[in-house]
Amino acid sequence: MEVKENVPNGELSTRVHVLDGPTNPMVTPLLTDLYQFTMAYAYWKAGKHHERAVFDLYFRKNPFGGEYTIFAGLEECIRFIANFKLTAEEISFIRESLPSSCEDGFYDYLRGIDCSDVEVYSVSEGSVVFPKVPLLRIEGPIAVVQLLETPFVNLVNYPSLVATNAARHRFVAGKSKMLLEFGLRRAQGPDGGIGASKYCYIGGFDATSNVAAGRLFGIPLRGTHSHAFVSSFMSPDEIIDKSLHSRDGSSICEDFVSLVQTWLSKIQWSNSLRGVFGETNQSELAAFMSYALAFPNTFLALVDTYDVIRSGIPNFCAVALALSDLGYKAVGIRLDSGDLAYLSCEARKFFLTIEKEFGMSGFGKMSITASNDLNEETLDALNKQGHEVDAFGIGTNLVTCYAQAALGCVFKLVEINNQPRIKLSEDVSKVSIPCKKRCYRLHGKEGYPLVDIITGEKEPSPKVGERILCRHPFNESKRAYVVPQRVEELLKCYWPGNSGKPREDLPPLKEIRERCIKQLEQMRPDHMRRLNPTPYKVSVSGKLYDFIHFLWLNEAPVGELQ
Ligand SMILES: Nc1ncnc2c1ncn2[C@@H]1O[C@H](COP(=O)(O)OP(=O)(O)OP(=O)(O)O)[C@@H](O)[C@H]1O
Ligand SMILES: O=P(O)(O)OC[C@H]1O[C@H](OP(=O)(O)OP(=O)(O)O)[C@H](O)[C@@H]1O
Ligand SMILES: O=C(O)c1cccnc1
Ligand SMILES: [Mg+2]
Repeated sequence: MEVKENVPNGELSTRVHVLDGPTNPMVTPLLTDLYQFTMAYAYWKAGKHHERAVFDLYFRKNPFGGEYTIFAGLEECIRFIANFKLTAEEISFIRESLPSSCEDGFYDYLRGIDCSDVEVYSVSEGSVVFPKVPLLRIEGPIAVVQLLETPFVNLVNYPSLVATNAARHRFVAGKSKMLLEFGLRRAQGPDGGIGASKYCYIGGFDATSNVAAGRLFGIPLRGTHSHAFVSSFMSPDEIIDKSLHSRDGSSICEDFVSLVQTWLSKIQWSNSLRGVFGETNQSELAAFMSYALAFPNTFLALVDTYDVIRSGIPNFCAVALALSDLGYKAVGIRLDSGDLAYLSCEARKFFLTIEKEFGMSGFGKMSITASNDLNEETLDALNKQGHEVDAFGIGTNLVTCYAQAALGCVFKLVEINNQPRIKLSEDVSKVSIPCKKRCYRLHGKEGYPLVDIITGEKEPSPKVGERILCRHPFNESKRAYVVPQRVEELLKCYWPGNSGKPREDLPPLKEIRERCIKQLEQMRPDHMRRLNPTPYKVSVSGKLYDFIHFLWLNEAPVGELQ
């Protein structure tokens, strides 16, 4: 790829810029299944290895019982092929792993291969996508493209699954809530953790607790503190340096601990809160005071270590009010157990009472974060019950994709040497759509996407205002005419190889996330609902329909009845 960049003397220079390799250094040409190398050898032995092949990468069913999927993982695929080259050590290992009868010429061939003769067309990362529509179309010498099958499927599968999971959590939580990804400790290993943070951000999360992901991808970092911090304190006597400067630096409070204690008794004996709580836990109070002394500008306390209503919330409020005396604004609390709907409502009431009782304008709006085994269902239940949570911290269920373990992407040969190929199956949903194809999204009058249509590569593209027949690929009776108001070509050239075609830029993560959020907003609501969503239509042109069925009949042997 060529990029212009500013050089120190102010002139523009052009230099060849090499795309960085995959984020995970384990992603090498050996990160594939053995059978890709055995097939590559057999292609080579048959003298077929240079034959030009076209493969489609797609999935057959949307995950999580939904009717949409978010496509993610493209950038890593492109970085992988941009740097695809087998080292001498890797080739020696393949030689050791294949039978000794394999001829030396094959290893000479492997030494020379890269992806300069491969072309990759892809849907843009962060797009809303549907079953059967190719997400990527990969064309090149068959032996090389065959080697890409496993890594490409691997690089797309989990990212798309977890981005979809994140988008679904966002859908239930609503636009206005802050969503924090807290899954690193429970993710499937380091790559699962890093991937989850990146792709949950694409799917609509706001921030992650994963520091490495923050550094690698510039994702906003957020966090609170754990129960360990609270239980590590025994009493306020442990606090040695009790002084705190006021926010504007104009004064100093020499004994912040006493200031907090004074506020605690004011709350306890106030008209509206008298009798609501007695003695609060003093070790918890010590922890909160210490945290506030360390972070006076961003004080947030985990309030459920001992008792949320009788200890955590009053203790938090006393510290927040003392901070307020010094010009600081506390951020809020986190709840990590119990009935999150009930406790959040009780906390809100408490904050509003403080606001009223002490004339503390804005105190009622204190932020409430909730965590603890959250998932789509619990978010939905909280919504139905009514809650006062502003931010959700979600880990295990989100990043492990507990509700569905894999997306099930496949990589199928659709053409070789300009000859269309088909994979038949007893199960119609598993029959592949042959030919090198183009894909379009047709938008209707109301602006919603209506249908995706797949056509042969050489067919004229659908035109705005022109009626086009859209057919179900396998079901003869399902067809519809569409007059598109907007036609969007889905597969774009992200890796032209040496074809000389222009190449789409790989956008920054934030742009991918914005695309995802925008596309989700544009979907017709009935495709998005959680219960019995309407399937989005995926179709083929009349010409492609006829061809699929011609090839099907041609390739399927006629049975004999005995
Ligand atoms: N109001 C609510 N409606 C539905 N589910 C809720 C509600 N509040 C919390 N939950 C969920 O109920 C489950 C409570 O789990 P569990 O009983 O194991 O935790 P806990 O006892 O509250 O806390 P912990 O054991 O972590 O100290 C969690 O999955 C949580 O997300
Ligand atoms: O529940 P998740 O959705 O995975 O979110 C992350 C969890 O990780 C943290 O504690 P951890 O679970 O390690 O300890 P805990 O079970 O005592 O809360 C945090 O307090 C959350 O509970
Ligand atoms: O910052 C937090 O509150 C956090 C981070 C990771 C896991 N649980 C909580
Ligand atoms: Mg937990």
